[in-house]
Amino acid sequence: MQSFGARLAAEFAASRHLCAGIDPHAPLLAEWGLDDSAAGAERMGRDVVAAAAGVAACVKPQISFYERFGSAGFAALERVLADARGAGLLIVADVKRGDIGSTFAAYAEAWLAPGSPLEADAMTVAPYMGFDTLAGAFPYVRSHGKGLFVLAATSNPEARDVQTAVRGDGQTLAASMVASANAFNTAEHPADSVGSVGVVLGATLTLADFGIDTTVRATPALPVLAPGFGHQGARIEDAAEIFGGIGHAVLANESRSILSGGGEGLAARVRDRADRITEALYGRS
Ligand SMILES: O=c1ccn([C@@H]2O[C@H](COP(=O)(O)O)[C@@H](O)[C@H]2O)c(=O)[nH]1
Repeated sequence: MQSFGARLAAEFAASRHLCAGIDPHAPLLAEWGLDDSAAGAERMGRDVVAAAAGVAACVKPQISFYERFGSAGFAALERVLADARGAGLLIVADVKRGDIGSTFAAYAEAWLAPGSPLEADAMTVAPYMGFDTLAGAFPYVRSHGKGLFVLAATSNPEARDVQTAVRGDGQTLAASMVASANAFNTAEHPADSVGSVGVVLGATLTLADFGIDTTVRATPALPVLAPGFGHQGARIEDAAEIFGGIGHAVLANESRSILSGGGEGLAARVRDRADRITEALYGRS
């Protein structure tokens, strides 16, 4: 069983760093001529998967947009996930789960257990009940090729107060999440590999303000899921400057900026963003 980090490394080796967001907002569904319903969200999700296959490293369904339709939304999402698996795309379920350890373990089972109806390759997790509450996901990471993206420095402005707060040991909360993810990867993976536990770092931020040193290249490499490009204002062309020495393991997410403009032209927009992130990180497309 390949680790999630090894599967990410294969995407990076193919110069694929785009994470295509699947966020069926009601106004976007209207723009696409789709109903604001589970069926509409399913259509949009499956179209994004088709456009991203072979072009993006992963897709990131934002679960809230399916959850709002209850059981019909989850059934629609299951079909989107099945398409993505069939297309060979990595799936990052953006669920931002966190709870006491025993409850979190059930979330991990829902999103990471092989054969689960909602099985993804990785999930976003909220560590602010304590990094160790995430331990229930580690068996899936160790033995089933799954990954985690831990919220460290998020792209939204409201998070700054919490995530820049300084702990007793002098680390910001954001930096401590980066350190914990690195510690897990160091213990589990060879130094020259890509880790399976990554972090979420917003592309909208000056990471130094959060106590995060982007000049230090972690070994194993630390995967970075980077939302904030496009609609939230960060420019994909600036990715190398924003992420510096950790840019080689960045997954650049764009959601609304790819989805805006209707279903026609979607494939061209996905290709354009994929080329632009490759150009930004490697100086070529
Ligand atoms: O810090 C974070 C963590 C997650 N997100 C999610 O990413 C997408 C961004 O959508 P855009 O339309 O490209 O702005 C969305 O699903 C967020 O929930 C984030 O923005 N910031």
